[in-house]
Amino acid sequence: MSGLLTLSAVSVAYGERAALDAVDLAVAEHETVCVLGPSGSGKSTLLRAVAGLTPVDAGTVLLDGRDQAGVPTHRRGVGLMFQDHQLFPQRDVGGNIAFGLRVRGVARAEARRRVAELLDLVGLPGAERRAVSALSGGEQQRVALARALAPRPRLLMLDEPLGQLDRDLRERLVVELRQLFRALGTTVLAVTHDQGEAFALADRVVVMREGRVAQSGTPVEVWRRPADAFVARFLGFRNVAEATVRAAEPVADTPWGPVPVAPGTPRGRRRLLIRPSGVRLAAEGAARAVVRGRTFRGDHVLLLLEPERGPALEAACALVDAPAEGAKVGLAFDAADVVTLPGD
Ligand SMILES: Nc1ncnc2c1ncn2[C@@H]1O[C@H](COP(=O)(O)OP(=O)(O)OP(=O)(O)O)[C@@H](O)[C@H]1O
Repeated sequence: MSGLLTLSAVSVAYGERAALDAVDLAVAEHETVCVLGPSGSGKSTLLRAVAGLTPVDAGTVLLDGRDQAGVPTHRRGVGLMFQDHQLFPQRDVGGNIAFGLRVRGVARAEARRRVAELLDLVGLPGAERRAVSALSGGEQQRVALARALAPRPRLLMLDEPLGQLDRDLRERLVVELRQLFRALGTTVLAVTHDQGEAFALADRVVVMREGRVAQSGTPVEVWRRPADAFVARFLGFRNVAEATVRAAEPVADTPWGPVPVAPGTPRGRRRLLIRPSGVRLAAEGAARAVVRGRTFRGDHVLLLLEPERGPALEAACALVDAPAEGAKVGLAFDAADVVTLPGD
């Protein structure tokens, strides 16, 4: 795979405020990269900088090895599907998809053929003459996607592509999108604040924090080994606390009491993430807690526990074993589900 997009030390500031702060990022050809992060972390600014919609204050954006400084958006060969990119209400579906083709001087017959092909691809065969006002939210999203794909962009950029849709539809579309991008070999840079969407869509995820890249890796890598407490909390893990790893044995002292860690973990001040699956209910546990809440998650229950000492803990528990709210339980921790994170 060769690098299609390379950002080196890209910075963008709005007044005093850095929206992007020396960001390095590479996207290989045929790769789908999802940028994740809380609101205001710079995700949209990143896309806009790549598209040439926002000027870059420092650093370089290379597409196919060529510096894009001074290259206008319409000459960058990128396709955009933004949250606020509405379809043209006065044009029908075919007219919307053909728009970019006509602007580029593609002949009418060729454009018609291409529109039909794209409608097949996005699962709306024969919808050319339908009015966009008569489409559901999901159908509109598919048309917007077909419109972005029509000029065969070398890089497709999506900003919260499924943001407006309800959860069921999003989950379905995300699977379809992934299959579609695979089949077409499209290179994709997408932005979302929804981690489920990012993890389902991406070959690689990039987590942003305050204009910087906090972590980049495959979904599995990031999920298994969050780089720090910020990423862990952003992924929804609650069981994160200060800890001191002992010198003589693989144990960390935490607000919840001693917790086993992997042998060889360097001693000293750290933070610890205990996955919910690493908090076990045990009759004889050293720590004790009261069950304060239960959330059903399909094949297991997520328990919210109030320990005798330390902050609230989440524990994953098999459906049949789930204790009732108010029950008193003993706790034990599994080193295999404990991740040591850098201290402050
Ligand atoms: N046109 C602008 N003028 C001034 N400040 C801006 C402008 N656009 C963005 N910002 C600021 O830059 C920072 C990054 O914004 P950006 O929109 O890139 O974040 P984001 O991660 O995409 O957020 P969201 O998930 O809410 O869309 C924020 O602090 C934002 O307030």
